[in-house]
Amino acid sequence: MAFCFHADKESVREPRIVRVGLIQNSIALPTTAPFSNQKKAIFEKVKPIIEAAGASGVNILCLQEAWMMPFAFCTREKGWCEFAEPVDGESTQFLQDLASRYNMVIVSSILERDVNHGETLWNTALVIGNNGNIIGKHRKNHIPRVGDFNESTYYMEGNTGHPVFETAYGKIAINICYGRHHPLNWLAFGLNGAEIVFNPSATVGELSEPMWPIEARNAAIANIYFVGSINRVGTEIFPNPFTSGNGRPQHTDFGHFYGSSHFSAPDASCTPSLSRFRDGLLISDMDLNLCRQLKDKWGFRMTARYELYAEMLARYLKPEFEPQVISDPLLNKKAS
Ligand SMILES: NC(=O)NCCC(=O)O
Repeated sequence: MAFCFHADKESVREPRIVRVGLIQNSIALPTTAPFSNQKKAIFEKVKPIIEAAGASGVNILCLQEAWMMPFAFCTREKGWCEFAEPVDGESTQFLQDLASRYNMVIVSSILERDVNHGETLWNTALVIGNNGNIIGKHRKNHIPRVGDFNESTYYMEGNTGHPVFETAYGKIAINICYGRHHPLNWLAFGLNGAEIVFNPSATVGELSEPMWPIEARNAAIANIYFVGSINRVGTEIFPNPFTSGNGRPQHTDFGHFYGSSHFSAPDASCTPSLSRFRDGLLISDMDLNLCRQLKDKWGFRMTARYELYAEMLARYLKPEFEPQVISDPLLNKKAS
């Protein structure tokens, strides 16, 4: 599927049209297969899709959250940690080759093993430049504690802040999955100057599908950037049953990952979504000039009153904080 977001013609600046791609995919082998075979099979599955993006002239491509493995964090089993890789590991090397071959920036969300810090694990998105170089990384800021998303068993909240990566094609940032429920996380990437924010995700229908089309569009409008939302597809079955702590029977799957990847623009428009069931590549052209045009039109940054919120948050963080509530003095008076 391919689309285009336009901006008005300007008299001083040339249009800044960037072609952006999103890939959603299911895993390739049962989760019972040897881990290295599973990873290799995912590489083989996504390679022709990445090549199709490259052949279509995509400038910036983003893959789904933890694309190189099944989303096994529901299980709480530590064996799945073996999928983790250093930032320059085999998934990165695989993508570096494709990035330089197609002159394409690739955003790769992996389970990271940080060997320099005691083998700690992180949920990390890497930005690979169009020359195949690693530009930098961002670690997931908000770790879910909801449903079967037992990710906090595996890794902690990220320590990389809200970096924006200046690439050959524009300024990009990554708000990893559950971070999309946190408006301040979106805001911080905007304050650092992002023009496109990717939201690589792994989420299931029963939990989040009604929220999915709304949150990214709100973020794009409020923060005046483009958003690329990606969710994996399919149902992943794990070898051992686990429970959700809600009294329901034990089960061996997370539920259905509903795909539905799409783009949202700061002018409130959006593309249709990819399938709920099938792998897909979504491509859109976007004129990044639209961001400044909408900033000029709406003045959101000028009218934001950040100082009010900075002061409110500073007070809220203190243990002695008391909510600012003014009660009706007649509330507790008895009727005479
Ligand atoms: N991967 C992830 O953070 N999922 C959490 C569930 C959600 O945010 O929908």
